[in-house]
Amino acid sequence: MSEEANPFESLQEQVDDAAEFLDVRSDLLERLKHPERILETNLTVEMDDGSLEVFKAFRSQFNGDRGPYKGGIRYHPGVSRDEVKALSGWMVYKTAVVDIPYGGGKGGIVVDPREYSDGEVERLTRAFANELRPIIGEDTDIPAPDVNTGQREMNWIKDTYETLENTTAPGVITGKAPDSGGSAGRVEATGRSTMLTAREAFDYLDKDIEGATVAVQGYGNAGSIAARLIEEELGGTVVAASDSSGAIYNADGFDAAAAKDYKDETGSVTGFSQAAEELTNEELLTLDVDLLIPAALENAIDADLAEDVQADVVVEAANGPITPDADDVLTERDVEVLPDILANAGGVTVSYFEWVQNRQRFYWTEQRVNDELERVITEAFDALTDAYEEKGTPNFRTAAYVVAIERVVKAYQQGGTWP
Ligand SMILES: NC(=O)C1=CN([C@@H]2O[C@H](COP(=O)(O)OP(=O)(O)OC[C@H]3O[C@@H](n4cnc5c(N)ncnc54)[C@H](OP(=O)(O)O)[C@@H]3O)[C@@H](O)[C@H]2O)C=CC1
Ligand SMILES: O=C(O)CCC(=O)C(=O)O
Repeated sequence: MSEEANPFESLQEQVDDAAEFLDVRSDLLERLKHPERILETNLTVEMDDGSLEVFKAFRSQFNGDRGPYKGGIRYHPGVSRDEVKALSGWMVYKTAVVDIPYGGGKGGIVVDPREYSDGEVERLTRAFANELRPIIGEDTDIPAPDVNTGQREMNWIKDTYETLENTTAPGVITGKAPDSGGSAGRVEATGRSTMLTAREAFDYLDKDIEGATVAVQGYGNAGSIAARLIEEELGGTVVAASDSSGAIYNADGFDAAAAKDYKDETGSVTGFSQAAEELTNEELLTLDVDLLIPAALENAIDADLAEDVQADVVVEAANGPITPDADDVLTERDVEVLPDILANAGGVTVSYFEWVQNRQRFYWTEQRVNDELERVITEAFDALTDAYEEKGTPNFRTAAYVVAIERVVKAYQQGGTWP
C-alpha cells in the first residue's frame, strides 16, 4: 500500500494537471485551489442517557463564482477539514462541468451515525442546522445528502432552518422527501448519471455495454442504484458488489435489486444467497470485469492497486476514489476512467431541478426529471470528449477539468473582479 493520499492535495493536483492545457494566470489558478471560507464548529448534543457529547463539524464554501455554494453533508468518522475542503472543491468543478448555475460547497460531521439512536442523530442534525443557519440559504449555500445522510436528515435541516427564520424556504436544502418538497428522481439521480456515463463511454469507446460484466464497490445510494440501472436499462451483468463488511461475487451475475433488498434487511451484501463466493474489497477492485464502479469513499484505488486493476473502464460514482498517482498508472495502462465530476453529477443536477421546482412551487414528473438529467449528462459528456480530442489531454479527467475551469474562470472574469 502506498501512503494514503490527502484528498485536498489530490484536488489541487487535478486542477494543476488541467491548467497545463489552459491559459490561466498562476495567481488566478491559486484562487481555484483554495476554499473561500470554512466553518468549523463543535456541536454539543444531549445523549439519550442525559449526558452530553461534542462532535466536530465543518462546512466549506469553496467557490461561488457561478452561483450559490452547493454540495452534500457527510456523516462519517473519517470526515476531516481537508476531506471537506476537497469535496467542496470537487463540487465547484462538478457543477461547472454539467453547467448548472452553482458554485461548490460541502459539509460533514465526524460521527458514525450507526452508533447513535434516531433521537440522538436528530438532535445532532438540528444542532448542525442551527450552526449552519447564518451561512446557508436558498440563494447562498444549499446543502444536500452525502454518505450516511438522506431524506430524513434533509427534512430535519429544512425544518430547523424554517423554524429559526420564521419562513418557508424549501430550496434551502435538496434531497428532501417528496412530501417535504423533494424532487421525483433525486434518490436515483446519482446512480442514474453513473449509468448514463457508462452508456455514453462504452458507446464512445466502441464497446458493448449489453452483457458487460460490472463490479461495484460500495452498495449504498450511488452504488446500488447504478448497479440496478445498468442491469435493468443497459443489460449489463452485475457480478460483484461490496460494502464496508466485504464483497460478494458470482461470475454469472446476480439480481442487483435483490442484493440491495438483502443488504437493507441484514445490513450487508455479504451472505447474499445469489453470491457464489465472498471476496475482500481489494479483490473486487482487481476483478477482470468490463466495468468497475467505485462507489464508496476516496482513495479506494492507489498507485499500487492500480497496477492490478483489470477492468477496461472505470466509472467513478464515488468522489475521489482514485488517487492522482493511481490515475497516472491507469492512464499508462490504457484503463479508461470516467471521472466523478461527470459520472456522479446526477445527484447535484437533480438537486438543481429540485431547487428550481421549490422556487417555482411547481413540481415535475419523474419522467421529466429523468429526461432533463439525460440531456445534461450527455451534453456534458460531449463537451468532455470534445476537450479530450481538441486539447489532447491524457485522460478524460483532465478533459473534464479543462471544461470546468474554463467556465469558472469565465464567470469570475465577467464579474469584473479580474481583468
Ligand atoms: N448520495 C449522493 O447523492 C451522492 C453521493 N456521491 C458519492 O458517492 C459515494 C457514496 O455515497 P452514497 O452512496 O451516498 O453513500 P451511502 O452511505 O449511501 O453508501 C456508501 C457505501 O459505501 C460503503 N463503504 C464505506 N466504506 C467502504 C469501504 N471501505 N469499502 C467498501 N465499501 C465501503 C458503505 O458500506 P456500509 O453500508 O457497510 O456502510 C455503503 O454501502 C461517496 O463518495 C459520495 O460522496 C456523489 C454524488 C452524490
Ligand atoms: O445534491 C447535491 O447538491 C450535492 C451532492 C453531492 O454532495 C455530490 O455530488 O458529491
